[in-house]
Amino acid sequence: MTKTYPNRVSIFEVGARDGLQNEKAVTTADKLTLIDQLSAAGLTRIEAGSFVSPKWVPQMADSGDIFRQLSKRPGVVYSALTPNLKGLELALDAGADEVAIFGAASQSFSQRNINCSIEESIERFIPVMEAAQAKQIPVRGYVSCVLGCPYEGEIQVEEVARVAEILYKMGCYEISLGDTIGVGTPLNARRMVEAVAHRVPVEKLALHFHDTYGQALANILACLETGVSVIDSSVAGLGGCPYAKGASGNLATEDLVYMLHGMGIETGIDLNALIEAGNNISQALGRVSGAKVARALTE
Ligand SMILES: CC(C)(COP(=O)([O-])OP(=O)([O-])OC[C@H]1O[C@@H](n2cnc3c(N)ncnc32)[C@H](O)[C@@H]1OP(=O)([O-])[O-])[C@@H](O)C(=O)NCCC(=O)NCCSC(=O)C[C@@](C)(O)CC(=O)[O-]
Repeated sequence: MTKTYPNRVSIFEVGARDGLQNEKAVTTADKLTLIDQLSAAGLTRIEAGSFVSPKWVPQMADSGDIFRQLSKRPGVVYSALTPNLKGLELALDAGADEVAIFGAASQSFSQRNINCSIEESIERFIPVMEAAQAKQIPVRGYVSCVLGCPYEGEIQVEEVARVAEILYKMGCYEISLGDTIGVGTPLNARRMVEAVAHRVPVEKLALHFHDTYGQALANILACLETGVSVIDSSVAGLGGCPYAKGASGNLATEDLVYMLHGMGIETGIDLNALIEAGNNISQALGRVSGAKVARALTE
């Protein structure tokens, strides 16, 4: 059976945000170096920080400094998470090009992550969307727990599709589907994307898969067959969510790029430069890179 894959995949790099939101021992200077090296490696969509409560996630408290100090490379979009109007105002003030609202398909995760129910979060996102649109700032939408929840276990695909559609209709230009704890396997990942694609055009979907169970690449391959062509990943496999116990790193960007290039799919990314960026931040964190490809190709 012949499978059809896209000619090009757009990679949305979340290492500096999702990757570092759990890391205590990383300086603002290290983050800035990482962001600069990622853009030099050819990444054009970089999530550089999040404007959330510093009491909830102190590791992201320097996001304002990051956005003010990063040297913007032409053609690169620097994005930030903004859970509410206060976050949006801080992000715009610091110079973010784009923002993201983040909801969930699980009530328990929503409550623990952003301290409100799914419906309350949607109410909270409306003014964020309106204010961003007034400033012509694109808004991305995340749906967490699309293949399972650390508190509720199995999540119904209908609920994932429902929340994704609400965010899309609200005005999100793209919906990123998060397997927050990496529990998905290829066939259920694919079924989930197909269900969401009935309500949100498949070209508006992105995949955000954590690699906790080593399934992320296989899941992505299965989902690429549905027509999705945007994938979130994290350099060196950094990451985890402070409100999702067991959520290890995201899929490593190096491993993703290696697979895509091996399939003849373009990304615009220089793999060697990316590996160097990943090795540098791993060294700053005092560990070896979590990317298998980086370990294989590093002398
Ligand atoms: C949403 C809130 C703020 C609600 O938290 P809350 O306590 O309900 O908020 P509040 O409105 O009552 O405010 C409480 C305090 O926080 C301040 N505050 C309020 N908002 C902000 C803000 N934007 N920036 C800075 N400060 C803020 C506010 O000013 C106040 O300060 P105080 O008066 O106590 O000094 C909180 O729950 C929060 O910050 N949560 C963020 C949690 C988080 O960042 N989680 C990780 C990201 S999500 C993720 O990783 C999943 C994803 C996206 O990667 C996809 C996937 O993998 O599935």
